[in-house]
Amino acid sequence: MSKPRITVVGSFAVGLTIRAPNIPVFGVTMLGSSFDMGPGGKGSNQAVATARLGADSSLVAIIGKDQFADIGIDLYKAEGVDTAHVKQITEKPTAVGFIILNERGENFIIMDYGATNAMDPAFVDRAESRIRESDLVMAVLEPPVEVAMRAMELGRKYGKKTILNPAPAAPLPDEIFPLVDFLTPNESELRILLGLRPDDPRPSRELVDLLRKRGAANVIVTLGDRGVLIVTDKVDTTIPAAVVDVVDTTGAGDAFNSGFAVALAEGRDVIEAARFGVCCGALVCTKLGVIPGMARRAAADEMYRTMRASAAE
Ligand SMILES: Nc1ncnc2c1ncn2[C@@H]1O[C@H](COP(=O)(O)OP(=O)(O)OP(=O)(O)O)[C@@H](O)[C@H]1O
Repeated sequence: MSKPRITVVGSFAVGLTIRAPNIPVFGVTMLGSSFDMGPGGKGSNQAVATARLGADSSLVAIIGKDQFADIGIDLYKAEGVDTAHVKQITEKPTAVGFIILNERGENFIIMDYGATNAMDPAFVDRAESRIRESDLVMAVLEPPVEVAMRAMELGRKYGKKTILNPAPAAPLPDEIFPLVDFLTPNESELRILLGLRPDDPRPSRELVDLLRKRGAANVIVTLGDRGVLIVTDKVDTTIPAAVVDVVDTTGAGDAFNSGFAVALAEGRDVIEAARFGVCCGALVCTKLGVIPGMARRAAADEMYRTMRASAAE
């Protein structure tokens, strides 16, 4: 089988993480430990993860021309991600996230999207020929919403499969929904998309109906360690999460979306594609860090075979 071609319209950011006994208060200098710096950004994570799963994967993003940008470029070279549509600009810095983790594992994050904010629909248009040659287009909401909108429009124009991972959640214009084959929020993103509080107590299944009334045809809600909820005209089901020894759940959403996208681009149906995504979501939880945890194809295939066999019993 030839490699599925996937185009991810998203972002790259460097995460700067430091552990501290507490979240600092104004005016106090605190001693931290275990400083760590590494590549992130949802679009970037998904481009790497889909490439690792065997896709011909291309990232559409804008980064700075600085040392942080080099971290991304080196990563794409090592992982075989196509960078023909990764543009470097000098006017804005590469996106960064400052993350403070306290002893309870709670975090405090400040992001500067930097060069990612320079993305606009015209920039996505420059990737039109790549989208025309792709099997599937996936977008996230770190770049401005109009960017995701154009990615979905171009995907639709050429009859490609389209996935919108609405993360981080932002208000969406209703016109985007008919362009999206699969909308893949997590539970809090689902609520924010509906203008609700992230902790609204209503069951997610009930809220999916509200989103579908707004025009979202096929919705897959990731439910953390409870798996995924799939609602389409023909399917209304939950696939349980795979049981693994969890080390770090960061990046589970990116891993799920990547596995789902690759399987869908290969022609699997929504349930089997989601099952493959669930395996990738579980595998990333077994390692510390997002990029180190993104599954290789053989490991994802092995877990998928086991899950499929037990689902058939
Ligand atoms: N503890 C876990 N054990 C097994 N699988 C998990 C676990 N947490 C997440 N997953 C898998 O990964 C998928 C995505 O996870 P989740 O719903 O937490 O996404 P998310 O909130 O977007 O994650 P993040 O923001 O950390 O990337 C889930 O649907 C599930 O299949």
